[in-house]
Amino acid sequence: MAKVGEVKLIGAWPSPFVMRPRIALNLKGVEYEFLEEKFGGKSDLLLRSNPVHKKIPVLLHADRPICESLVIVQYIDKSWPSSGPSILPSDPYDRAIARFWAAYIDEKWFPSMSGIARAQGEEAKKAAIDQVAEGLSLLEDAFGKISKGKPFFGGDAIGFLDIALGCFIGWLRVTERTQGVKLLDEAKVPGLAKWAGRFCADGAVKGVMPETEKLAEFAKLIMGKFKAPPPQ
Ligand SMILES: N[C@@H](CCC(=O)N[C@@H](CS)C(=O)NCC(=O)O)C(=O)O
Repeated sequence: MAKVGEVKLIGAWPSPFVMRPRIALNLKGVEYEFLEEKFGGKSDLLLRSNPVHKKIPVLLHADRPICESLVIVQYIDKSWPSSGPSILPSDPYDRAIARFWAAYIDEKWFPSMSGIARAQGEEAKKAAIDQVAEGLSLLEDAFGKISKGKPFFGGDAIGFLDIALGCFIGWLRVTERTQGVKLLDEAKVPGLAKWAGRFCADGAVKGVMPETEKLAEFAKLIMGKFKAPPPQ
């Protein structure tokens, strides 16, 4: 088990990527200090710890930095193997499949979701929404195959892929609300819609998944900043 003060996480509450290591640390029962970055700025500690990307999250384990959310989740799984459930599947094939879908989520699906708010005009917005829905259909199919009828991608407990996708549920709900669309639609993606409810209710997630209301307020604030005219 980690010594007091040995594990620190540089992050911010609205960030889906930061939520990933927070959930992993909760699953493993590892206590950590949360070093919250201020919105719109980057601390010296962050710049020193992640000089390549300058992004959150960064895990500091005994002052050694580890960057990139999914790399951090895998590090946590390996560093505390006997505390809590295994996060990555132990079978090499299952592990490869989990990594494949996690890469799909980060490289394809999430960029299309964040593209909805940026799309200019009704046609572009509809195309962006259709792209996200198409991705969710693929993920619905993957959920059926990977979970094999169990509650999570990871089986009976939250695993790697649950964390990779589940961290975006809050922002999905904000997108549904602000754009007036249903994305996690019970009629179209019933498995994922039920999975999302189970994921958010899990003890490792509950305390770190922001309320939709609070996240929507934050979204308004950042959109306002994007729309604001440049300072003279
Ligand atoms: N691929 C990175 C993405 C991290 C990321 O985009 N973090 C955002 C916060 S949600 C950030 O630090 N943005 C600041 C910036 O882009 O300068 C990961 O998985 O950790």
